[in-house]
Amino acid sequence: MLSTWVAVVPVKPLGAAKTRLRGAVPRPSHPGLVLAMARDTVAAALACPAVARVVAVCDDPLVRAAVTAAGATWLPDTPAAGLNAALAFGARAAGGAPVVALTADLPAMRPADLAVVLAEAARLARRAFVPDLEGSGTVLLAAPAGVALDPHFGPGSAAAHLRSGAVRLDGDWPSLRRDVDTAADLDAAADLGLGPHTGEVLCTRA
Ligand SMILES: Nc1nc2c(ncn2[C@@H]2O[C@H](COP(=O)(O)OP(=O)(O)OP(=O)(O)O)[C@@H](O)[C@H]2O)c(=O)[nH]1
Ligand SMILES: C=C(OP(=O)(O)O)C(=O)O
Repeated sequence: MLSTWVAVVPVKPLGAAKTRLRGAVPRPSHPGLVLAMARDTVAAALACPAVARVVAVCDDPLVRAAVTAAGATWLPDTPAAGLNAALAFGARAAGGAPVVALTADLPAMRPADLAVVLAEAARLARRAFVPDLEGSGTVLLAAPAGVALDPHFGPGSAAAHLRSGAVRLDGDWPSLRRDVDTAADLDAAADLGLGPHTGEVLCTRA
């Protein structure tokens, strides 16, 4: 399999991220949990044979250091412009290579599931997205070489990506589709099998 995709992973500053998840682990560990999920997401993307490189779009120094140590690179966020601006910026920086955007809250993601999705997206040669397990959000948006990513993440993003002309990919990929917004999602991700960083943070849970 050719390693052609540039994975773009947006991460908010840790102190501001994943507000719906607060309390899932003892309070001082919340930023640690957000960072661990981002690290596991980045590591799984790096381990996918179809992914050439991973770029995090982030302003947090701890996130930048962690992704650099893992073998990824980072780009600065666009001040106050939000998630879609961050993704569009990261995608443009890929210089026309195929781009896959992944949210940074996929701590159960398996590289093999990502590889299957990217093979399908490459076969389609069109923008394509994978909804979260609930079906209303989006965990992955892919754009082939030379095609703008045109991200529409946010509430109701699955419908928005469909309206924008992207193909919906609805396969049986729970490890990829289990994004973690709430404590219940975290438990569900743990049942699927967490990456090592998130697993370690959960070990500290009372
Ligand atoms: N770089 C960057 N990443 C963002 C921004 N907003 C959200 N993200 C990231 O986008 C992904 C999906 O966002 P959400 O699941 O809504 O995460 P969130 O906003 O941290 O979570 P809540 O506070 O619970 O809404 C996560 O990886 C976030 O870190 C932003 O403005 N800039
Ligand atoms: C930003 C998104 O994530 P969530 O709905 O999980 O906040 C999205 O699904 O587009």
